[in-house]
Amino acid sequence: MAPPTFIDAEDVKRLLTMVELINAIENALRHFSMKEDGGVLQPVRTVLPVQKGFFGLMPAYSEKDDALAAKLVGFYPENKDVATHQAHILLFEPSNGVLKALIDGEVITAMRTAAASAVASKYLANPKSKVLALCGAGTQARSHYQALSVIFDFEQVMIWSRTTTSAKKLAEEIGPKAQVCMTYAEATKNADIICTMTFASKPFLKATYIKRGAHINAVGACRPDWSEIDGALMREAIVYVDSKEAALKESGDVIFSKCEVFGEVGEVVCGKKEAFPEATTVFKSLGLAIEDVVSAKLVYDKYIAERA
Ligand SMILES: NC(=O)C1=CN([C@@H]2O[C@H](COP(=O)(O)OP(=O)(O)OC[C@H]3O[C@@H](n4cnc5c(N)ncnc54)[C@H](O)[C@@H]3O)[C@@H](O)[C@H]2O)C=CC1
Ligand SMILES: O=C(O)C1=NCCCC1
Repeated sequence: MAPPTFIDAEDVKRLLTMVELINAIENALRHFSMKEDGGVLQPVRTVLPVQKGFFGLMPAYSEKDDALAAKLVGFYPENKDVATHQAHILLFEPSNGVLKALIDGEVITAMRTAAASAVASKYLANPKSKVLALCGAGTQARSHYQALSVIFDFEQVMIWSRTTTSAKKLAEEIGPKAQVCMTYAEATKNADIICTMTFASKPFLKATYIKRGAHINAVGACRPDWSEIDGALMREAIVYVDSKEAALKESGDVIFSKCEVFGEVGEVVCGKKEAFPEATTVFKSLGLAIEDVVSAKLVYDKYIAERA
């Protein structure tokens, strides 16, 4: 039997394009929210608190994609010399359980999370959105700028980060439309789309800091005792999630605020739930294993095709 293929971060970067990934993630979110008809099997992930970080086990199967995989992801907010997220994806042959590949998961985690926010924003934000606010200037901020720029034609990108140096670095990469902000309120006040992508454990984004009708992709705060978004804002906005079951177990933003969860983004994609582009909306993202499964399958199929 052939040994499993190893696909590293450089190959993932080379093989995966944001345009095709956004399409794949839109389908994955739709299949996930179709329940039995979607052919997705995915438990809420198991997360172990380990020393200064967390270790997540994320398996899923997609019948429609004929894909079975598990991501193992460590997230260590205090990491300095190595990335805060360490991720690996094991891709299996669904018919017999044989391990086909071990694939770098860091790049996939960065890209598929941003692709999910791009899908949510495509349905929930004002299609003429011109001002993007990035709160946080790390890996997710970079990939979110890239993914959202596939859908929207931004004129201004406002960046706030706890460390101004990282905001300045990102602004230089983005170019003249980027502006470094000293406070999060300055970054968010005129934004059409706001992405919160920090390791904050206490809420910082309040209703008074945003304009009516803004869409928020709330990407950080993936622990039940962490929040990025103020409770009043969560209750005022129309809140969508990737998985209702996961949000009620894992999201401090949802749990603390006791907000109503209006629906899953996948339910909007398949027409079961309405979108309100004029209203203030929040997409509370936690990250789904099925997003990793379809991304890993895309990468693997291309890698094998190159060598055929
Ligand atoms: N929803 C999802 O699917 C996923 C969510 N995430 C989450 O997104 C967030 C960002 O991830 P990455 O960009 O990969 O991390 P990163 O380590 O590259 O960047 C983190 C950013 O948060 C800032 N930060 C750190 N502690 C902070 C605090 N206490 N208050 C305010 N800002 C703080 C840092 O200065 C930096 O700008 C994390 O919370 C991460 O766990 C990450 C992957 C997937
Ligand atoms: O979905 C993921 O992958 C992650 N979600 C929350 C933070 C760690 C990684």
